[in-house]
Amino acid sequence: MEYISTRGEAPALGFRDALLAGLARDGGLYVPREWPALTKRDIRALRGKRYQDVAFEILRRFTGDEIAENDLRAMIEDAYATFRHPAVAPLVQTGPNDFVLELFHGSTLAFKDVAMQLLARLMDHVLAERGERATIVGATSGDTGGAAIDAFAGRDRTDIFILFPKGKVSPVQQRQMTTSTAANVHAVAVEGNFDDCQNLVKEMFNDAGFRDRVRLSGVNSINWARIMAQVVYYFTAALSLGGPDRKISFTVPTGNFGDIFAGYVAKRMGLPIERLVIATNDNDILARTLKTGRYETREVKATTSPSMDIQISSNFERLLFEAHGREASCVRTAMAGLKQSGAFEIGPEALRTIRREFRAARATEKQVAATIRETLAETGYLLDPHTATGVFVAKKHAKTTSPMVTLATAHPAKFPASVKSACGIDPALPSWLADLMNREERFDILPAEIKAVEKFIGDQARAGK
Ligand SMILES: Cc1ncc(COP(=O)(O)O)c(C=O)c1O
Ligand SMILES: N[C@@H](CCOP(=O)(O)O)C(=O)O
Repeated sequence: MEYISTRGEAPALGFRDALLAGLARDGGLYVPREWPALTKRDIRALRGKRYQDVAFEILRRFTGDEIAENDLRAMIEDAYATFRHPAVAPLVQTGPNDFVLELFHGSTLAFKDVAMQLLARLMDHVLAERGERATIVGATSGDTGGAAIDAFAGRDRTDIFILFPKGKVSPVQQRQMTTSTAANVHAVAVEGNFDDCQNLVKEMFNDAGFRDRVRLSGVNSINWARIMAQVVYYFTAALSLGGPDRKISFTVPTGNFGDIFAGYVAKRMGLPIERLVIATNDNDILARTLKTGRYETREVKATTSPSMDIQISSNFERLLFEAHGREASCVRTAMAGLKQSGAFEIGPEALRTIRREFRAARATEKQVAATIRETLAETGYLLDPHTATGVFVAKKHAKTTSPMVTLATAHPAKFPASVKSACGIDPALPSWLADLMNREERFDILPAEIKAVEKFIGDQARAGK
């Protein structure tokens, strides 16, 4: 399996190099040269299998012969042994045709654990094979950071630097990043918003000298391996509901577009999906883009679903590449427009393709709070604000005849203040995190300036020294 850049000007790489590269050298994102295909028969053969076994069958198609099958199996087993639910990603029915897919049973209570636990093991494996070290950088609006720190803490071959927007993540999210005692972990509060953090990460990747000096690698969903691991739960959810002999729809609380892009990949691989619905909070750039054909950034608003307070939705670039028939020059033009003026237009044909595959709608802050309250009253089920965004959009904007699965991307205990204000319940953290808020914090504060961030990382990274 070869991986190519969405901007068409970086060398194609094999799986291991794409994994360590993170972002392509031309600023693009890696995607497989072609989508692996599963027939309905192949998919039926996965029925009744454990999550780990389905994962192996899906992931081996992306890793090819670059990761030995026994090693891949062992890493999958080890990664998902960290989950607190035997099904890894259980489905819960909340209405006659409505389900939530609980993706928050990993150590940091967010869907990010699903991919991150595997990514850390894959990276360690490849680095050990090569006798190398890497410096991992990541930008977070709250959840990626905690999940990455948990997955990489104490790993000898990597130092990890997580940039989070100062004062703009929930107190639980912040503590999950700042209370690690591992020497290879560095949490950095950046004076800016998530988009500033993400831009800093991309700038570091685009600075070839710095990138090579510290052997930079990334754990955001710009890294293909993140997306690949997230494809698996679309298959397990569909299989539980009668797929592939019945179509299933999914609504996904969306920010950086990684999670829903994994659903698109599952569909390209042959999973019968009727509808993929993008749910946004007040930061509704994706809903506006699908409506108008113009991708136009605005000021980021702080919401009760802070992990989705995003304007520059990285993985939308992967979708643009697809919608333009994999014509990289169209992606380069759009991304140049985004850099220069914060906006770009999508041509009519590409827009038609995108609208054929996706629907999109927004939930306002009031609607999110009301959804938490009403879902609790009607079903006894407690939603976090991100999942509530999805549930609202699924109910109001996405009537389907197929079963509708909303991805439950975080546990309500990560956002206790917003949940309590919506419905009066103060959700408790699980036992392994019960003392989280009393643990000592350790983090640095930096301005959103590339020179300051590169110096901070360059001084402490062990790779390349
Ligand atoms: C809880 C939660 N829900 C939804 C999202 C949005 O996911 P994505 O960025 O893959 O679109 C995030 C952040 O990524 C998140 O942390
Ligand atoms: N919502 C994310 C933002 C980063 O997304 P990623 O999936 O690209 O890592 C977060 O919680 O950090």
